[in-house]
This record gives sequence, structure tokens and C-alpha cells, in this order.
Amino acid sequence: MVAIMGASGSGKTTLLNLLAGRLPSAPGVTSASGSVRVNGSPRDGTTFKQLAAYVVQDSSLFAHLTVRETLAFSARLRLPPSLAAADVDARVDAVCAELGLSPAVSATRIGGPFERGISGGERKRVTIGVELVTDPSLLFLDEPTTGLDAFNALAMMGTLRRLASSGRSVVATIHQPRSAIYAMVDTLLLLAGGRVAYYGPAAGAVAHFARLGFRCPPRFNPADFFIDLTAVPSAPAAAAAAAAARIRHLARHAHSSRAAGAASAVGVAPAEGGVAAGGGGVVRRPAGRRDLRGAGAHHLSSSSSHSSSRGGTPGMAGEVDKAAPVVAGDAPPIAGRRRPAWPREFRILLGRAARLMVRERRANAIRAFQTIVFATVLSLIWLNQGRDAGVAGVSGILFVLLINQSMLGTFSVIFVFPLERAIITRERAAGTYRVSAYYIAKVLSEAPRTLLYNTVFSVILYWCVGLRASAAAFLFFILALWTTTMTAEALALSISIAAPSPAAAMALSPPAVIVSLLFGGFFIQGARIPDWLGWLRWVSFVHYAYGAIMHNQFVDGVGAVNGLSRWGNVGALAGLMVVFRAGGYVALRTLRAPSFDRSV
Ligand SMILES: Nc1ncnc2c1ncn2[C@@H]1O[C@H](COP(=O)(O)OP(=O)(O)OP(=O)(O)O)[C@@H](O)[C@H]1O
Repeated sequence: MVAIMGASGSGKTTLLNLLAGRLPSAPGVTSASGSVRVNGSPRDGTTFKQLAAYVVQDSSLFAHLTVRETLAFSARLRLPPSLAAADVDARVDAVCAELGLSPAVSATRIGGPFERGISGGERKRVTIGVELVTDPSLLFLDEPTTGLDAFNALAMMGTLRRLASSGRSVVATIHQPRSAIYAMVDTLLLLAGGRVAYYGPAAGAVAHFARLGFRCPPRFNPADFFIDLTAVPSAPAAAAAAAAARIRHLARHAHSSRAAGAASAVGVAPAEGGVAAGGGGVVRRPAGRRDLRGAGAHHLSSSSSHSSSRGGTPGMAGEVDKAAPVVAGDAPPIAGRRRPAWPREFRILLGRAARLMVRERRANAIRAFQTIVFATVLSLIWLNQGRDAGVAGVSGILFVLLINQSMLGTFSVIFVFPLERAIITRERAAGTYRVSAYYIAKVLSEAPRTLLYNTVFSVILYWCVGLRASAAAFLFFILALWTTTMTAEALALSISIAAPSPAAAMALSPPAVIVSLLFGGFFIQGARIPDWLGWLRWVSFVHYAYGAIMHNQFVDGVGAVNGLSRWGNVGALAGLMVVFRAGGYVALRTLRAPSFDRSV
């Protein structure tokens, strides 16, 4: 168990990301150089992905799935498809047991800001569990204890300690560990201003710094002492300069502990002061450990540097380490771990999306309420007007219906998708599935629900208002409203994906819909639109929707919106929906693709 510690801004997360292959690429802003070796060989992306897991700090999970379901979906998506369902279940049970998630907790929904669920500590465990289902032998964690109270932080570290003792290598950045936590750590990697200030057995660090002239006061938490030692105050200037000089001094003498780092990694009892001889860096897993993949060995070593032109902390030299093994563990490249085929991935994701949709009781109830109340109120306002109001009156009614459906479709996406976006970002970074399988599953799973709402809406409204009395016209009306709502959803989803933030998506979506409404054919008649804006009519989905339901109502072509038939209009509307969907997919593939610095 390796703890990466250091004051805020010392480069802990950067080093962890670099080792894990998850350093966000920012060309021109940051650059990394050097090499990361696994078992002495250059890191191979594919093998490394199967070997190592990365647990992100923020635990975004689906609120409506239970703990067990969350782990099971992750397992089914990531484990070889050849594995029997019972084995997948066994794997999930094993992960729950390893993480101390009791059966009662496993059966509880995760919960979120609006639903009660599991505790913060349990959430963190589930986030680890999601990665642990593949049985990685190398686990990277970014601040696993942050946000937990002292008791839960200790319990979390106890869990990580157990994972390490069972033969996994655990590398975690840790903020402010209490002394009981510090005592659990095997190897300390202390960073100061982007440099290594100490790398060796945690137990030898106090003696090492004492030899350099920095004594940890008796009965003082060594972890606190190290942070104080390596922190650079921003003011006053004299203190900052003194700290920078101290860090240079520590970094110059840090190498003496490196051999000991290797020694601790191979399980040699660390020598006092961290000057033990050692090299190599291979730890055998204790015999008998359940392993899906058989036997083998690896270790990871790093020699890399990272520099930042964003300023960073004073004194950062970019020198991190030279060829000292950082972690050791026993993990074979996973023989035969193939990802599920596309159809299987799609089925699993469709199942997940459908389950989530049914579980969103509150959102479903609100939408059902909205649908029924709107349909009833509008029916009362326009009772029988379909028969009496004439073309002008009825066209107004039809257009208001389209405004209603477009707005509902838009808002049902822009308030909900941001929560999901964080989850899929995490899942994609871990290579959990193909984006196309996710996207198509999501889109298809939503269609029946939208159809249901539109049917209920139409059943109430169509006959009360007295629109054209024909079963075929009624069914076409439902089809047109359904396609309209789905197209609005498609537009809003593409915007939500392409927008840099949820706030931006919320700002951009209503104008996009309003422009579609303005050019929908009711407010501005075709002839009055200036030529240079005329094309907007053809990308306005409302234009086709309006054309479709007007044609459906007035068979004789009265009030025709464009030259297309009702089926032509619905077809064009569906075409536009496909274009919006494709746009969302492309944005997801390009703008939202996780991109990591692969230069080391
Ligand atoms: N070796 C390095 N050389 C130059 N710049 C670095 C180096 N390591 C990190 N940095 C830069 O220093 C800044 C802080 O790094 P990072 O976020 O990794 O620190 P941290 O210790 O994780 O901080 P915190 O504890 O506050 O999360 C970043 O801008 C990063 O790009």
C-alpha cells in the first residue's frame, strides 16, 4: 500500500494520474515526459487497462440502482462474456464481502440529492467496487478518504489495507491522514512542489527526516509533520523562500530512501532510516487468493516528469523519480478477457436504462400529472372548438399543442441528463462499453415512455376538443405528437452533450426550441421571412410537426404549411430527429471523449 502524500498543490493527483495513465491531456498547457514501466517493460495500454483500475474521487452513481445492481451491471459489462451468470454473481458477492458491504446495504438504492440512500462512506466503497469487479491487481485511488469523517476514513483505509494484504497493490493519494491511518501504509511517497521528498517505507520516514535535521516532535502525527515540512506558504515572501529552499534540500536528499522503497515493495523488512538494499520489486500474492485470471507477476515503475505552465507551486522542478519501482503486485495479463460483443453490451445497457426509467418514480409521476392536468385544462378551454372554431382557430390550438410537447420534451432532458453525463464519463474513461451501444440503448429505452405520455395526452384531448373524427386521423395525431416530443428530446440531448456545462445546456436549449417554434409556420408566414433566414424553416422541427397535424386535420389542403403530405411531414420530422440524434452521438464521441496524455 503506497500513500502519495504532500501539501495541497504538491502534485499528488498529477503523479497518480500519470502512473494510472489518466493524466488529462492538455496540449500546450501541461506536458509529461519520461516513461512508466510495468514489470520493467514499457506500459502497454491494453494490458495495463486490464491490470489496473482507477477509482475517481467523485462518486457519481445512478441513484435508482441498488448497490448490488450497480456492481452487477459493472461486472456484466466488464467481465468476459463466457463467464456464467452464477460466476458473475459470485464475483459481486466477493466484492461486497471485500468492501464490507452487508447484504442490507447491498439491497439499498444508492440514492442521491433527492432520494435517501446509502451513506457517504458506503458510496465510496461502491465506487471502488465498480472497479474491483474485474479483480484488478493494481488499484489507483484519488483521495479515497476525502469527505469522510475520521471514523469512516479509518474504516475505508482498513478496507484498502485488507485489499493490499490480499495481494493487490494499492496506490492512493491521501490528504491529512490521522496517525492510525498513517500506520497502515507500507510505503510513503511524499511530494513537495512536484518533487519527491521521500519515497520509502512509511515506518522509516521519521528517522530519515530526523537525519536531515527535521525532527518530528514526540507524540506528533508524523503525517501532519510531513505536510508541514513540505508545504509552501504563499506569504510572507521570506517564509515562502525558506520553504522552497527546504524543499530543494529534501528533494536532493530524497534519493537515499529510494532503495528502501524497492525493499519495502519486495517485502524485505525495511531497515531503519530507509537505507536497505533492494531492487526488483515483485510481490507474490499469498497463495489461495481467488483470482479469475491465474498466476503471474508485474510491477510498475515510473520515471517521469510533469511540468505545468499554469504556474503551479514554486520550486517545481518536474523531477519525480528515477526508475524506482513504485508498486509491486501479482497480476497476470488477463488471459482471454474479452469485452462483450456489441449486441450483448447493448442488451445490458438497454436493461439498465429501462430499469432506471421505471425506477424514476418521482419524475414519472410528475410527468404523468403534467400530462393529465395539461390535457384536461386544454380540453376544457377548447371544448368542442375543433368542430366550430374554423381553420384559424384550430390552427392556433394545434400550434399551442406543439409548443407544449416541445417544451416538455426539452425540459425532460436538460434537467436530467447532466447527472448521467458524469457517470458515463467515468464509465467511458474505464473503457466499460462502446459509446454506440450506450447511446442507442438510451435513445430506444426512452421512446416507449414518450409514446405512453403522448397517447394519454391525445386520448383525453383529441376527442374533447373535437378534432377530425376518424380513428386513422387520431392514430396519426398520436404518431405526430410522439415524433415531435422525441425530436425535441433529441435536440435537447445533443445540446446537453455538446454544451460544456449543464448551465450552458440550460441556457442554449430554450432558444433552440424557440427558434424552431418561430419558424414553425404559425407565427411568421413563409412569405414574410427574409430570404437569408428562410432556410431556418427547413431545420425547424416544429415546421414539419405543424405541417403534419394541419394536414391531418384539414384533408383538403386548407391551411397547408408546406408542400409535403402529412406522411411527408412526419417523415421529414423523423429525419430531423435522426440528424439530431447523430449530432449528439458525434458530440459524445468527439467533444466528450475522455482524452489522456499518452506520452509516457
Ligand atoms: N512535477 C510537476 N512539475 C510541474 N508542475 C506540476 C508537477 N506536478 C504537478 N504540477 C502542477 O501543479 C498543480 C497542482 O498539482 P496537483 O493538483 O496534482 O496537486 P495535489 O497535490 O493533488 O493538490 P490537492 O491536494 O490540492 O488536490 C497542477 O497545476 C499541476 O499541473
